[in-house]
Amino acid sequence: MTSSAAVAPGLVSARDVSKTFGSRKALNGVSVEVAAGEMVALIGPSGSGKSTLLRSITGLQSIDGGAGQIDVFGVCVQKNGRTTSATRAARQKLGMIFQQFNLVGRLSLFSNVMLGALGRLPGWRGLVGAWPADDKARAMAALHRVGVSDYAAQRANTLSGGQQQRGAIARALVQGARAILADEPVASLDPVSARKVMEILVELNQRDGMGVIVTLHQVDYAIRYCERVIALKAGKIVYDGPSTGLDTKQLIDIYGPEFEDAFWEAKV
Ligand SMILES: Nc1ncnc2c1ncn2[C@@H]1O[C@H](COP(=O)(O)OP(=O)(O)OP(=O)(O)O)[C@@H](O)[C@H]1O
Repeated sequence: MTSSAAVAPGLVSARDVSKTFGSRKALNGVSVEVAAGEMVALIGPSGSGKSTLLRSITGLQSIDGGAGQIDVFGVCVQKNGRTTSATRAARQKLGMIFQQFNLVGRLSLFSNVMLGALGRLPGWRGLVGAWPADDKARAMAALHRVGVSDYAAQRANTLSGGQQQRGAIARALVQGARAILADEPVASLDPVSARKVMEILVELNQRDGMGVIVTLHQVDYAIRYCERVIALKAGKIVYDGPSTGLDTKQLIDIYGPEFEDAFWEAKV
């Protein structure tokens, strides 16, 4: 008798994905598989296509027509150059974290985190702030989890960058995200706050099994916090493997002879 155990769908399955802006190919035939519980760093020089790949996975941006296809948790979200009817539902499972935090500045941190629940509530409840008690409890638990519950009542635009970014992660937790897609989440932070944010992402990955895909300018952070690294250069994948396998030759291939500029703290 043969075993036919079902294989759980991965976080992302992208096949032959291209994206052209005018005459520039931001992505050029990219294929990548990321398993549901993986933590992956996307690295590469400025303009190599990291954000474009992340935005394509979330369906915030359509890919070129042709053979390219992207599946998220086993559901097709991009095909024939268009997002699909399933894209919105798939996006609900993805918590997006951005360099500039994307909190509503005049709202409290708590209200910002509650916005993560909006997708699961009838519109009027969120609009009038009639949040169910268990959602409020989830929001406080999420803020506690990322270490900023003391600031729940404070307006977001009066918080430090690190506190805001932790709030953005809490919002993703309240949203019920199964994975986090973070686009340069530490680029605007000081090293202490940056390390804290990376440690939270690692913890969510290791303890909760959340998938994490994070674009990073800092190669040392990619190596320190992520087991797998995918490097893009001019819209193509030029490295996909263990972060420990990134040697000087590979780094020169990716970044050129000035590769040490891509280390933030110190070359490891
Ligand atoms: N909306 C857009 N319109 C035109 N060109 C774009 C657009 N978005 C991205 N590009 C171009 O696509 C290429 C890849 O950009 P992308 O932002 O994905 O790179 P990146 O690797 O994330 O860069 P960075 O590290 O500087 O953020 C760049 O040449 C960029 O100028």
